[in-house]
Amino acid sequence: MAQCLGTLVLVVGASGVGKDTLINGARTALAADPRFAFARRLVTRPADHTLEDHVSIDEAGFLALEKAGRLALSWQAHGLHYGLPLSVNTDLALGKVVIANGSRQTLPQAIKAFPCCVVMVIAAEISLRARRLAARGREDQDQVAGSAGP
Ligand SMILES: Nc1ncnc2c1ncn2[C@@H]1O[C@H](COP(=O)(O)OP(=O)(O)O)[C@@H](O)[C@H]1O
Ligand SMILES: O=P(O)(O)OC[C@H]1O[C@H](OP(=O)(O)OP(=O)(O)O)[C@H](O)[C@@H]1O
Repeated sequence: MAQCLGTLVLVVGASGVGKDTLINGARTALAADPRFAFARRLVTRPADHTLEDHVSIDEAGFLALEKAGRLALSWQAHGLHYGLPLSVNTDLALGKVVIANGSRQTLPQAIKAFPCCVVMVIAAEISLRARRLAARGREDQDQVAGSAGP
């Protein structure tokens, strides 16, 4: 369990609701405020800095870091691995508010690991999300259709 004086804000919601857009806006607005830190996730997906400034890593590398205890939190979704870096623990120990894009499916593990966690749920109407996902163009049509649920 992480020792935290700060607060971990996990931004969650269905694909296309605008999590990354909101996080990116907050990062820009709070860039000069040292009380806030934005977690840079490790994801086994090619980098696309226009959407999310994550660390792109291959599966073998990710699994090695996970096995070595070098991730603050990790989970799987969409056939990908996601992780939060250990710097999250440091920032929380320093009393910062740390903002990260999280997973609804793995909230129980996140809350167990970070009792200082608060969850921000973002929602948007299904047809709006479908239009946004199509415009984003990262997923193919089948993946967009698979994201049509809640
Ligand atoms: N409030 C908004 N109005 C219009 N388009 C938006 C809005 N929020 C996000 N988008 C667009 O919708 C797409 C999905 O947003 P994104 O932030 O990547 O969602 P998520 O991270 O929740 O999957 C992106 O192309 C983004 O530019
Ligand atoms: O358990 P769920 O709430 O369904 O979330 C599953 C995953 O989907 C999102 O990833 P990602 O940012 O890659 O996808 P998105 O931008 O399409 O939401 C989110 O950050 C989780 O990693």
